[in-house]
Amino acid sequence: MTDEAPVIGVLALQGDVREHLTALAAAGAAARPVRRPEELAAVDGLVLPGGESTTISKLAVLFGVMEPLRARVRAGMPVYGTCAGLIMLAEKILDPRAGQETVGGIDMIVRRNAFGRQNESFEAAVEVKGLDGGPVEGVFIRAPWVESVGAGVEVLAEYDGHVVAVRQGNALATSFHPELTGDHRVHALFADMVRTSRAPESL
Ligand SMILES: NC(=O)CC[C@H](N)C(=O)O
Repeated sequence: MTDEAPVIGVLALQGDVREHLTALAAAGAAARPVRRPEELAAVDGLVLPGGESTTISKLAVLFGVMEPLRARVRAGMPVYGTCAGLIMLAEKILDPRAGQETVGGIDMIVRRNAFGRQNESFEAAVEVKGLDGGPVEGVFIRAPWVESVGAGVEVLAEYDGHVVAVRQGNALATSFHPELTGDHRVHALFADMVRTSRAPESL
């Protein structure tokens, strides 16, 4: 049944997991934390939260979910990364920490902590392509930006001349944190991506 709530996991190794679970539930998804490969296998889509991308990367390897996660993303599972999660979806990090790995999935190069010390945390109105109802309140916290994208990547938003939201196929990523604002439109967009990707099997 296509009207059943999509099951969307939040990678719960480190970061702002609870806020994403709340935002996903508000957007009509059945949301649950994911730490282990068995839990990953049971979801239709996954959010990679904000936090510290090096820590998330190391814990993902330790918990044995890094490889299964790469395999599912390659196979087309819808995935949405915010901030550190955006970094996790990059094919390449310009300034990785030692031992930092990514899942990949979006053909982009990202710069960590890109907005610099003077501007570590700030909020700005961001117009996101495909979202009705005006700009979102972009909350940026030691945020990365997207330095460059490959031909298959759609740029959904820019701030101050820098790319801060992208989509490639079933992978969506934002430098900012919609889960902290009470505006659930980006999570609703992602929930729709998950519903759409499930549809053929459930017809
Ligand atoms: N709010 C965030 O997720 C910050 C990301 C963090 N600066 C990193 O490099 O992982």
